[in-house]
Amino acid sequence: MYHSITYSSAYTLVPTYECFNRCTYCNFRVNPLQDSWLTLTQAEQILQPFQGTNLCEILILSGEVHPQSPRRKSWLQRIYDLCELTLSMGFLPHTNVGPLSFIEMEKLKEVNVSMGLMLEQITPKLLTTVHRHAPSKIPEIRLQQLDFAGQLKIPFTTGILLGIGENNQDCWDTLDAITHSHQQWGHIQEVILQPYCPGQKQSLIMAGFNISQLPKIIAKARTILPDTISLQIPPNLISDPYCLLDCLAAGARDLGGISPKDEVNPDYPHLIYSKLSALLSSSQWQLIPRLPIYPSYDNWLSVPLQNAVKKWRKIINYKL
Ligand SMILES: O=c1nc2n(C[C@H](O)[C@H](O)[C@H](O)CO)c3cc(O)ccc3cc-2c(=O)[nH]1
Ligand SMILES: C[C@H]1O[C@@H](n2cnc3c(N)ncnc32)[C@H](O)[C@@H]1O
Ligand code: MET
Ligand code: SF4
Repeated sequence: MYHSITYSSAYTLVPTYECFNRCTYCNFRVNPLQDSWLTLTQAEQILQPFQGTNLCEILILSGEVHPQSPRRKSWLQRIYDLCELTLSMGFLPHTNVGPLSFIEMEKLKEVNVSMGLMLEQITPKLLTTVHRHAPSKIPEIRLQQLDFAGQLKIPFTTGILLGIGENNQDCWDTLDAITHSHQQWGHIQEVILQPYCPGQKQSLIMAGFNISQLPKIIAKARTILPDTISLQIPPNLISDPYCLLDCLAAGARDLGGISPKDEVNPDYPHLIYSKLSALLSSSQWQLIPRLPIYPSYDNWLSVPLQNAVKKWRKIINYKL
Protein backbone atom coordinates (compact mmCIF):
# COMPACT_ATOMS: atom_id res chain seq x y z
CA MET A 1 0.00 0.00 0.00
CA TYR A 2 1.39 3.38 -1.06
CA HIS A 3 0.69 6.63 0.80
CA SER A 4 0.84 10.02 -0.89
CA ILE A 5 3.44 12.73 -0.46
CA THR A 6 2.64 15.88 -2.41
CA TYR A 7 4.77 18.50 -4.15
CA SER A 8 4.07 21.46 -6.41
CA SER A 9 5.85 21.86 -9.73
CA ALA A 10 6.95 25.48 -9.48
CA TYR A 11 9.07 28.27 -10.90
CA THR A 12 10.12 31.28 -8.82
CA LEU A 13 9.84 34.78 -10.26
CA VAL A 14 11.67 37.49 -8.34
CA PRO A 15 10.22 41.01 -8.85
CA THR A 16 13.30 42.39 -7.09
CA TYR A 17 16.09 41.23 -4.81
CA GLU A 18 16.34 44.68 -3.22
CA CYS A 19 15.26 44.62 0.42
CA PHE A 20 15.26 47.23 3.20
CA ASN A 21 15.55 44.46 5.81
CA ARG A 22 18.84 42.80 6.62
CA CYS A 23 18.09 39.37 8.10
CA THR A 24 21.54 38.01 8.92
CA TYR A 25 20.72 34.58 7.46
CA CYS A 26 19.54 35.91 4.08
CA ASN A 27 21.28 34.90 0.84
CA PHE A 28 18.70 36.58 -1.36
CA ARG A 29 18.74 40.30 -0.67
CA VAL A 30 20.73 43.17 -2.19
CA ASN A 31 20.72 46.77 -0.92
CA PRO A 32 17.86 49.12 -1.87
CA LEU A 33 18.29 50.64 -5.37
CA GLN A 34 21.02 48.10 -6.20
CA ASP A 35 18.73 45.92 -8.32
CA SER A 36 16.55 46.64 -11.33
CA TRP A 37 13.01 45.28 -11.10
CA LEU A 38 11.84 42.37 -13.23
CA THR A 39 9.91 43.70 -16.24
CA LEU A 40 6.81 42.07 -17.73
CA THR A 41 8.69 41.45 -20.97
CA GLN A 42 11.47 39.65 -19.10
CA ALA A 43 8.96 37.61 -17.10
CA GLU A 44 7.07 36.62 -20.24
CA GLN A 45 10.30 35.42 -21.83
CA ILE A 46 11.22 33.41 -18.73
CA LEU A 47 7.79 31.75 -18.51
CA GLN A 48 7.16 30.97 -22.18
CA PRO A 49 9.24 27.76 -22.25
CA PHE A 50 7.12 26.31 -19.41
CA GLN A 51 3.79 26.76 -21.20
CA GLY A 52 2.30 23.40 -22.12
CA THR A 53 4.47 21.56 -19.56
CA ASN A 54 3.25 20.24 -16.20
CA LEU A 55 4.70 23.28 -14.40
CA CYS A 56 1.77 24.94 -12.71
CA GLU A 57 2.80 27.21 -9.83
CA ILE A 58 4.60 30.51 -10.17
CA LEU A 59 5.98 31.53 -6.79
CA ILE A 60 6.36 35.31 -6.67
CA LEU A 61 9.05 35.89 -4.05
CA SER A 62 10.46 39.35 -3.43
CA GLY A 63 12.71 41.59 -1.47
CA GLU A 64 10.81 44.43 0.14
CA VAL A 65 10.47 48.19 -0.42
CA HIS A 66 9.85 50.09 2.84
CA PRO A 67 6.11 50.68 3.53
CA GLN A 68 6.74 54.45 3.78
CA SER A 69 8.87 54.71 0.65
CA PRO A 70 7.49 56.66 -2.32
CA ARG A 71 8.48 53.60 -4.42
CA ARG A 72 6.21 51.24 -2.45
CA LYS A 73 3.17 51.84 -4.72
CA SER A 74 4.99 50.99 -7.94
CA TRP A 75 6.63 47.96 -6.25
CA LEU A 76 3.19 46.58 -5.37
CA GLN A 77 1.83 47.40 -8.82
CA ARG A 78 4.72 45.51 -10.45
CA ILE A 79 3.95 42.47 -8.28
CA TYR A 80 0.26 42.73 -9.25
CA ASP A 81 1.13 42.99 -12.94
CA LEU A 82 3.47 39.98 -12.73
CA CYS A 83 0.69 37.91 -11.12
CA GLU A 84 -1.76 39.00 -13.81
CA LEU A 85 0.71 38.08 -16.56
CA THR A 86 1.32 34.71 -14.89
CA LEU A 87 -2.44 34.00 -14.89
CA SER A 88 -2.87 35.14 -18.48
CA MET A 89 -0.17 32.65 -19.51
CA GLY A 90 -2.11 29.82 -17.82
CA PHE A 91 -0.10 29.42 -14.59
CA LEU A 92 -1.26 29.73 -10.95
CA PRO A 93 0.47 32.44 -8.87
CA HIS A 94 1.34 32.15 -5.17
CA THR A 95 2.80 35.38 -3.74
CA ASN A 96 5.13 35.74 -0.74
CA VAL A 97 6.60 39.25 -0.72
CA GLY A 98 6.74 40.06 3.00
CA PRO A 99 4.17 41.90 5.14
CA LEU A 100 1.44 43.85 3.33
CA SER A 101 -1.15 46.41 4.42
CA PHE A 102 -4.73 45.12 4.47
CA ILE A 103 -5.47 47.09 1.28
CA GLU A 104 -2.36 45.70 -0.46
CA MET A 105 -3.25 42.14 0.47
CA GLU A 106 -6.84 42.64 -0.66
CA LYS A 107 -5.55 43.83 -4.02
CA LEU A 108 -3.20 40.86 -4.49
CA LYS A 109 -6.02 38.42 -3.58
CA GLU A 110 -7.57 39.27 -6.98
CA VAL A 111 -4.61 37.71 -8.80
CA ASN A 112 -3.41 34.89 -6.51
CA VAL A 113 -4.80 31.42 -5.83
CA SER A 114 -3.01 31.41 -2.45
CA MET A 115 -0.47 33.53 -0.61
CA GLY A 116 2.14 33.02 2.07
CA LEU A 117 4.36 34.50 4.72
CA MET A 118 6.61 32.71 7.18
CA LEU A 119 6.18 33.64 10.85
CA GLU A 120 9.86 32.68 11.32
CA GLN A 121 9.68 32.65 15.16
CA ILE A 122 7.49 34.85 17.37
CA THR A 123 9.92 35.21 20.28
CA PRO A 124 10.89 38.91 20.54
CA LYS A 125 14.48 37.99 21.51
CA LEU A 126 15.41 37.55 17.82
CA LEU A 127 14.85 41.29 17.30
CA THR A 128 18.16 41.84 19.10
CA THR A 129 20.01 39.18 17.07
CA VAL A 130 19.23 37.88 13.53
CA HIS A 131 16.37 40.36 13.01
CA ARG A 132 18.06 43.38 14.57
CA HIS A 133 17.95 45.19 11.23
CA ALA A 134 14.75 43.60 9.93
CA PRO A 135 11.63 45.58 10.93
CA SER A 136 9.46 43.31 8.75
CA LYS A 137 10.20 40.47 11.18
CA ILE A 138 8.49 42.09 14.19
CA PRO A 139 6.35 39.21 15.52
CA GLU A 140 3.16 41.30 15.94
CA ILE A 141 3.35 42.48 12.32
CA ARG A 142 3.68 38.92 11.03
CA LEU A 143 0.94 37.56 13.29
CA GLN A 144 -1.35 40.31 12.03
CA GLN A 145 -0.66 39.11 8.45
CA LEU A 146 -2.19 35.74 9.33
CA ASP A 147 -5.33 37.48 10.59
CA PHE A 148 -5.54 39.78 7.53
CA ALA A 149 -5.33 36.73 5.26
CA GLY A 150 -8.01 34.98 7.29
CA GLN A 151 -10.36 37.97 7.16
CA LEU A 152 -9.84 38.21 3.41
CA LYS A 153 -10.40 34.45 2.92
CA ILE A 154 -7.01 33.90 1.31
CA PRO A 155 -5.79 30.27 1.42
CA PHE A 156 -2.52 30.71 3.26
CA THR A 157 0.89 29.09 3.69
CA THR A 158 3.00 29.98 6.69
CA GLY A 159 5.76 28.33 8.66
CA ILE A 160 8.68 28.52 11.00
CA LEU A 161 12.37 28.99 10.36
CA LEU A 162 14.52 26.67 12.50
CA GLY A 163 18.05 27.22 13.77
CA ILE A 164 18.06 31.03 14.09
CA GLY A 165 18.53 31.19 17.86
CA GLU A 166 15.18 29.83 19.10
CA ASN A 167 14.72 27.03 21.62
CA ASN A 168 12.17 24.21 21.45
CA GLN A 169 9.59 26.09 23.51
CA ASP A 170 9.83 29.05 21.11
CA CYS A 171 8.92 26.68 18.25
CA TRP A 172 5.91 25.29 20.10
CA ASP A 173 4.78 28.86 20.91
CA THR A 174 4.98 29.85 17.25
CA LEU A 175 3.04 26.75 16.18
CA ASP A 176 0.42 27.51 18.89
CA ALA A 177 0.01 31.00 17.45
CA ILE A 178 -0.59 29.55 13.96
CA THR A 179 -3.17 27.16 15.42
CA HIS A 180 -4.87 30.04 17.18
CA SER A 181 -5.24 32.13 14.02
CA HIS A 182 -6.41 29.09 12.05
CA GLN A 183 -9.08 28.34 14.67
CA GLN A 184 -10.53 31.76 14.00
CA TRP A 185 -10.42 31.77 10.19
CA GLY A 186 -9.74 28.24 8.91
CA HIS A 187 -7.37 29.54 6.23
CA ILE A 188 -3.99 27.86 6.87
CA GLN A 189 -3.56 25.13 4.27
CA GLU A 190 0.01 24.18 5.11
CA VAL A 191 2.85 24.94 7.51
CA ILE A 192 6.48 24.87 6.37
CA LEU A 193 9.17 23.63 8.76
CA GLN A 194 12.18 25.30 7.19
CA PRO A 195 15.70 24.55 8.46
CA TYR A 196 17.98 27.57 8.17
CA CYS A 197 20.88 26.59 5.90
CA PRO A 198 23.98 28.74 5.46
CA GLY A 199 24.81 30.04 1.99
CA GLN A 200 27.51 31.97 0.15
CA LYS A 201 25.95 35.42 0.34
CA GLN A 202 24.71 36.01 3.90
CA SER A 203 26.06 38.83 6.06
CA LEU A 204 26.92 36.71 9.10
CA ILE A 205 28.32 33.19 9.06
CA MET A 206 26.24 31.03 11.36
CA ALA A 207 26.01 27.20 11.56
CA GLY A 208 22.89 25.67 10.01
CA PHE A 209 20.06 23.91 11.83
CA ASN A 210 20.97 20.38 12.97
CA ILE A 211 18.82 18.40 10.56
CA SER A 212 18.79 15.28 12.76
CA GLN A 213 16.43 17.22 15.08
CA LEU A 214 13.81 17.72 12.36
CA PRO A 215 11.83 14.44 12.74
CA LYS A 216 11.29 15.19 16.44
CA ILE A 217 10.05 18.72 15.65
CA ILE A 218 7.71 17.37 12.98
CA ALA A 219 6.23 14.84 15.40
CA LYS A 220 5.62 17.54 18.01
CA ALA A 221 4.22 19.98 15.39
CA ARG A 222 1.75 17.28 14.38
CA THR A 223 0.38 17.25 17.95
CA ILE A 224 0.02 21.06 18.04
CA LEU A 225 -1.48 21.84 14.63
CA PRO A 226 -4.97 20.77 13.46
CA ASP A 227 -4.97 17.59 11.31
CA THR A 228 -6.24 19.44 8.22
CA ILE A 229 -3.03 21.50 7.98
CA SER A 230 -0.37 19.74 5.90
CA LEU A 231 3.26 19.83 7.09
CA GLN A 232 5.75 20.88 4.41
CA ILE A 233 9.51 20.27 4.43
CA PRO A 234 12.02 21.31 1.74
CA PRO A 235 13.76 18.14 0.47
CA ASN A 236 16.76 20.03 -0.96
CA LEU A 237 17.69 21.21 2.55
CA ILE A 238 17.66 17.66 3.95
CA SER A 239 20.68 16.11 2.29
CA ASP A 240 20.62 12.79 4.18
CA PRO A 241 18.03 10.56 2.44
CA TYR A 242 17.42 8.56 5.62
CA CYS A 243 16.62 11.73 7.49
CA LEU A 244 14.14 12.74 4.77
CA LEU A 245 12.39 9.37 5.16
CA ASP A 246 12.37 9.82 8.96
CA CYS A 247 10.70 13.22 8.46
CA LEU A 248 7.93 11.60 6.42
CA ALA A 249 7.52 8.84 9.01
CA ALA A 250 7.18 11.60 11.64
CA GLY A 251 4.27 13.22 9.78
CA ALA A 252 5.54 15.56 7.03
CA ARG A 253 3.28 15.13 3.97
CA ASP A 254 4.40 17.76 1.47
CA LEU A 255 7.68 18.74 -0.20
CA GLY A 256 6.65 22.23 -1.30
CA GLY A 257 7.50 23.87 -4.55
CA ILE A 258 10.08 21.92 -6.52
CA SER A 259 11.73 24.32 -8.90
CA PRO A 260 14.77 24.56 -11.19
CA LYS A 261 16.38 27.01 -8.74
CA ASP A 262 15.62 27.54 -5.05
CA GLU A 263 15.98 31.32 -4.94
CA VAL A 264 16.19 31.38 -1.13
CA ASN A 265 18.81 28.63 -0.90
CA PRO A 266 20.57 28.72 -4.28
CA ASP A 267 23.44 26.61 -2.89
CA TYR A 268 21.06 23.64 -2.40
CA PRO A 269 19.66 22.31 -5.70
CA HIS A 270 16.71 19.90 -5.73
CA LEU A 271 17.16 16.22 -6.57
CA ILE A 272 15.75 15.42 -9.98
CA TYR A 273 12.17 14.15 -9.86
CA SER A 274 13.01 10.54 -10.76
CA LYS A 275 15.62 10.25 -7.96
CA LEU A 276 13.32 11.77 -5.35
CA SER A 277 10.43 9.60 -6.47
CA ALA A 278 12.60 6.44 -6.33
CA LEU A 279 13.84 7.29 -2.83
CA LEU A 280 10.28 7.77 -1.60
CA SER A 281 8.94 4.59 -3.17
CA SER A 282 11.62 2.59 -1.30
CA SER A 283 9.54 3.41 1.80
CA GLN A 284 6.10 3.01 0.19
CA TRP A 285 5.57 6.73 -0.42
CA GLN A 286 4.17 7.92 -3.72
CA LEU A 287 5.21 11.38 -4.90
CA ILE A 288 2.18 13.13 -6.42
CA PRO A 289 1.68 16.65 -7.81
CA ARG A 290 -0.63 19.18 -6.18
CA LEU A 291 -1.65 22.75 -6.96
CA PRO A 292 -0.68 25.81 -4.87
CA ILE A 293 -4.27 25.83 -3.57
CA TYR A 294 -5.63 22.85 -1.63
CA PRO A 295 -9.03 21.58 -2.95
CA SER A 296 -11.12 22.52 0.08
CA TYR A 297 -10.38 26.22 -0.56
CA ASP A 298 -11.38 26.39 -4.23
CA ASN A 299 -14.71 28.07 -3.42
CA TRP A 300 -12.90 30.96 -1.68
CA LEU A 301 -11.68 32.23 -5.05
CA SER A 302 -13.33 34.55 -7.57
CA VAL A 303 -14.98 32.73 -10.48
CA PRO A 304 -12.18 33.51 -12.98
CA LEU A 305 -9.55 32.14 -10.56
CA GLN A 306 -11.74 29.09 -9.85
CA ASN A 307 -11.84 28.41 -13.59
CA ALA A 308 -8.04 28.62 -13.87
CA VAL A 309 -7.73 26.17 -10.98
CA LYS A 310 -10.34 23.76 -12.45
CA LYS A 311 -8.32 23.48 -15.64
CA TRP A 312 -5.27 22.38 -13.61
CA ARG A 313 -7.24 19.96 -11.42
CA LYS A 314 -8.25 18.16 -14.63
CA ILE A 315 -4.63 18.02 -15.81
CA ILE A 316 -3.19 16.64 -12.58
CA ASN A 317 -6.05 14.17 -12.04
CA TYR A 318 -5.64 12.89 -15.58
CA LYS A 319 -1.97 12.24 -14.89
CA LEU A 320 -2.74 9.97 -11.92
O1 LIG B 1 11.47 26.99 -3.10
C1 LIG B 1 11.04 27.55 -2.08
N1 LIG B 1 9.73 27.73 -1.94
C2 LIG B 1 9.22 28.36 -0.86
N2 LIG B 1 7.88 28.58 -0.75
C3 LIG B 1 7.03 28.04 -1.80
C4 LIG B 1 6.23 26.84 -1.38
O2 LIG B 1 7.07 25.74 -1.41
C5 LIG B 1 5.01 26.72 -2.32
O3 LIG B 1 4.88 27.88 -3.06
C6 LIG B 1 3.74 26.61 -1.50
O4 LIG B 1 3.70 25.34 -0.91
C7 LIG B 1 2.47 26.76 -2.37
O5 LIG B 1 2.34 25.72 -3.29
C8 LIG B 1 7.34 29.35 0.25
C9 LIG B 1 5.98 29.70 0.24
C10 LIG B 1 5.49 30.49 1.25
O6 LIG B 1 4.20 30.84 1.21
C11 LIG B 1 6.29 30.93 2.29
C12 LIG B 1 7.66 30.60 2.29
C13 LIG B 1 8.19 29.81 1.28
C14 LIG B 1 9.55 29.50 1.27
C15 LIG B 1 10.07 28.83 0.17
C16 LIG B 1 11.47 28.58 0.01
O7 LIG B 1 12.27 28.93 0.85
N3 LIG B 1 11.90 27.96 -1.11
C1 LIG C 1 11.03 33.02 2.20
C2 LIG C 1 11.52 32.43 3.48
O1 LIG C 1 12.78 31.83 3.31
C3 LIG C 1 13.35 31.63 4.59
N1 LIG C 1 14.80 31.81 4.53
C4 LIG C 1 15.52 32.95 4.35
N2 LIG C 1 16.85 32.67 4.38
C5 LIG C 1 16.98 31.35 4.59
C6 LIG C 1 18.11 30.46 4.72
N3 LIG C 1 19.38 30.87 4.63
N4 LIG C 1 17.85 29.13 4.92
C7 LIG C 1 16.58 28.68 4.99
N5 LIG C 1 15.49 29.48 4.87
C8 LIG C 1 15.68 30.80 4.67
C9 LIG C 1 12.63 32.60 5.53
O2 LIG C 1 11.82 31.82 6.39
C10 LIG C 1 11.78 33.42 4.60
O3 LIG C 1 10.58 33.86 5.18
N1 MET D 1 11.17 39.09 2.02
C1 MET D 1 10.13 38.13 2.28
C2 MET D 1 10.21 37.60 3.70
O1 MET D 1 11.27 37.50 4.28
C3 MET D 1 10.11 36.98 1.29
C4 MET D 1 11.39 36.58 0.69
S1 MET D 1 12.64 36.13 1.83
C5 MET D 1 13.92 35.60 0.82
O2 MET D 1 9.18 37.27 4.24
S1 SF4 E 1 14.74 37.10 4.39
FE1 SF4 E 1 13.26 38.36 3.20
S2 SF4 E 1 13.00 40.17 4.58
FE2 SF4 E 1 14.89 39.16 5.27
S3 SF4 E 1 16.52 40.26 4.16
FE3 SF4 E 1 15.96 38.40 2.99
S4 SF4 E 1 14.50 39.16 1.47
FE4 SF4 E 1 14.61 40.69 3.07
